[in-house]
Amino acid sequence: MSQTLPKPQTVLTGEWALFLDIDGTLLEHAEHPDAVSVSAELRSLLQGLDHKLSGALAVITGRSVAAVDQLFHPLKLRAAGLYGLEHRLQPDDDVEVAGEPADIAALADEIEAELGHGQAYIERKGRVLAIHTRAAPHLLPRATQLVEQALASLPEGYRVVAGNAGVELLPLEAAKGAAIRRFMGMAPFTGRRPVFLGDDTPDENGFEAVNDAGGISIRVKPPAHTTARHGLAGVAETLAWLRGQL
Ligand SMILES: O=P(O)(O)OC[C@H]1O[C@H](O[C@H]2O[C@H](CO)[C@@H](O)[C@H](O)[C@H]2O)[C@H](O)[C@@H](O)[C@@H]1O
Ligand SMILES: [Mg+2]
Repeated sequence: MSQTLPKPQTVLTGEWALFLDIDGTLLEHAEHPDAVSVSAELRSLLQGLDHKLSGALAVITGRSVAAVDQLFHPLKLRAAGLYGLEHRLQPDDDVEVAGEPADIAALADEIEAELGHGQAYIERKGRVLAIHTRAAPHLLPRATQLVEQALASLPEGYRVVAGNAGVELLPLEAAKGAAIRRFMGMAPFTGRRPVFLGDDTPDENGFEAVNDAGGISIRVKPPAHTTARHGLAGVAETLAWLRGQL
């Protein structure tokens, strides 16, 4: 069930820092993670906002930074990927990329063998594993059960999070709130107030961080329960709001 939260009225000036989720916020969901694309208009909108905010703009996403770069090419954004496990604090920085741990690889193979033929898509992101069931919603309960059961045999320090039409297994330290706090400790973000737009369960942790910092939390398509204090109806309204900030 969705709810109506007030639309954000703030005009983003130089005292603000802008943090953006990607899927479901800037891009409408598609059947498969690789089926989304970024328009030239969206690229130029983000470039314009980045310029207006003197670089205090970052994407905070469950995708890897490499996947972000592929999507937004040739634009290189400041980014936290894999829910903050990866980060690029300055556009030209290198990103440290972790490989897939052996136990996660074994689990991914096992899930692939059971669900991969039934149209679930297993997205292997190194230390994060996502099982997408958008094309086969009946597989979601089994996918969730498999990753939850795996928690018992994995080393401590993993958790299971509901994805959008899927489920993800991720290390405990992967959290959007921590990623936002890391950016806020660095130029050009320091001293500003954060605004975060997101659409999903893993974004709630980011909303909490932003609320604590006296910022503005905005959930796209807000459900009945959210810690976000503002809402936007969908991707189209989000893009219109962002365009209005230029
Ligand atoms: O934090 P986000 O930027 O919102 O990324 C969350 C996940 O997004 C992608 O999956 C979701 O979008 C796909 C494309 O619309 C869709 O097919 C899938 O069902 C959604 O769950 C991405 O593939 C994941 O890696 C991100 O974690
Ligand atoms: Mg999202």
